Amino acid sequence: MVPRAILPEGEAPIVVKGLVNRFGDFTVHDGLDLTVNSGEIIGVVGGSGTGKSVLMRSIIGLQEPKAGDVHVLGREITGVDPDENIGVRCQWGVLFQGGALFSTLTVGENVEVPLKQFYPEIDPSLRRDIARYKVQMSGLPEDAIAKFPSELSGGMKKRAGLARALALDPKLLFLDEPTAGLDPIGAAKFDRLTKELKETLGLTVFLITHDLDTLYEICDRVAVIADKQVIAVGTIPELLESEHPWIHDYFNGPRGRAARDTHDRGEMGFHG
Ligand SMILES: Nc1ncnc2c1ncn2[C@@H]1O[C@H](COP(=O)(O)OP(=O)(O)OP(=O)(O)O)[C@@H](O)[C@H]1O
Repeated sequence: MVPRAILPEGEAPIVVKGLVNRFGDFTVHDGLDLTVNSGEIIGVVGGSGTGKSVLMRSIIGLQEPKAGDVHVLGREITGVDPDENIGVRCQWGVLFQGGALFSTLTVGENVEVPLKQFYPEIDPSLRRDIARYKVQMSGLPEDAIAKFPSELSGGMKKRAGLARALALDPKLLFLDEPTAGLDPIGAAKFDRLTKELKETLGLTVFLITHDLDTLYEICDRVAVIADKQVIAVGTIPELLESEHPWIHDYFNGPRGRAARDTHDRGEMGFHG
């Protein structure tokens, strides 16, 4: 059995300090700091190519930064062999852009992959039961478990990816643009599911998004990446006070205003 890392009392579950990421001559992050608090949904926004996905990859150990420290659940991630961090890695679930499902496996088999990887001792029939439960939790119909990714709609693929991300009962959930490509009703339902899961499972959620409705509806705080750093972190009312041009234009442009109006009128699909 994998010994699961336990967050030391009073520590934040994700702490990034002085992060530097560079590809050739191109610097993506230059001294980026970010602290994610327990039990919050933090929305991560920024223009295209500002390094949101690279930040997520650095936090989950898929990108080795040039400098800086990343601590997850109190454990150092940067420069540490992934095998040594197995007790942390089994505590996060990741929904990559597009779902990243294995195309030759059914939905159920996809969900079983992390269970097999981290808990090979689990009995196959129990593993199948756990996978079925996670598929249900993700709001997929029961028959989806036997389907291949090619047989699923875009929204169903995201839910299947979410089911796999939840397979190990994680404390942390990473979502990379979960509502991209979904119609507005599907996106609102996915947002509601994310919020419900956060509340019922006590998750901390790191959510990369371009979707202003998502920010307004479910994010406790928003971190803004620009100029190779996190230039601001706060609630939306706090960010609305910002004079930084990108933040100002983002929240006060036509889409930002539309999302705010919709939120103020309580019109998003949070009613069933
Ligand atoms: N493995 C890599 N090799 C070279 N360049 C990379 C690599 N990964 C990312 N980059 C570059 O780093 C920059 C940041 O990429 P990233 O995917 O993090 O952006 P993003 O903010 O998530 O963008 P988007 O909102 O468009 O998804 C981009 O210019 C990208 O081309």
